[in-house]
Amino acid sequence: MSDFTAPLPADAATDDHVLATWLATVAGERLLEVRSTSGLEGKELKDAGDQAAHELLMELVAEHRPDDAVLSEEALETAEDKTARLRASRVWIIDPLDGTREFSEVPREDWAVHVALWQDGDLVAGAVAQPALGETFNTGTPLVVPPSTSERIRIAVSRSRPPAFVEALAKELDAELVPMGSAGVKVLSVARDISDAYVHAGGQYEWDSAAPVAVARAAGLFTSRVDGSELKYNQEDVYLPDLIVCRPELAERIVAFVKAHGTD
Ligand SMILES: Nc1ncnc2c1ncn2[C@@H]1O[C@H](COP(=O)(O)O)[C@@H](OP(=O)(O)O)[C@H]1O
Ligand SMILES: [Mg+2]
Repeated sequence: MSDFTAPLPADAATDDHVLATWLATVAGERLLEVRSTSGLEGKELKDAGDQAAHELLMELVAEHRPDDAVLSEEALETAEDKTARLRASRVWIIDPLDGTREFSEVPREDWAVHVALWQDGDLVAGAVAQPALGETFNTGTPLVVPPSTSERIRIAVSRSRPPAFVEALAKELDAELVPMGSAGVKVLSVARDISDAYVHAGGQYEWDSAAPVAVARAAGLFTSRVDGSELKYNQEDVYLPDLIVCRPELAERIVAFVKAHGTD
């Protein structure tokens, strides 16, 4: 494929960070094109975006890493696919369009493309493109998290379905809530000093958090399940309903609050 604005870097052949970054970037370009030229709206625009980014990413991963398995939000996984994925040493975990709702609300910027690589038990590379910003955050060039510029703690939450327990947590920490779309955008908001923590429970899948968590870890942020346990990827059941991503100094208080009060 040669019709991308972002050319394929030569070292993408051997460097998974570089390939992840390029994949997320070109899928983001494709989404911007669908958004601006398809003439579609609402559900049709969401479906067209999901499909276009998914098909492109499946094709490009098959071309550039033909021996690896893929877990994508938009792929229907057969029993055979699952067996192969669980036996594979390398699995690309992909959300072709995260924040689908916000993608369809032009000109919102809070939607993303997630591309992560899991290898032998852990996330080893990842990239989160925020195409409307022209940025792809990645594990190859880790973000340097600046000191917080806010006196009050800021907690990123879903703008369409903020979990009730996060409102209680905010009260406890005297924090403010910062609503936005997309799990990737919320995770990156912590690294970019737009928020200080992203705390979620109640439902999500591995593809919603894999790439953002890889990028957050590379930037030195704390990541875990809400009970403080490890986030595990490439599991048989890919439902991964909760997570915390925060500045390391906030982790203990957030985990302690959830342990004491739960998430219901
Ligand atoms: N309770 C829930 N159950 C399942 N998925 C959820 C969820 N809450 C959030 N998500 C998923 O997490 C992503 C971010 O959601 P939000 O913007 O509300 O925080 C969305 O991904 P998609 O856009 O890829 O579907 C959404 O589907
Ligand atoms: Mg998602």
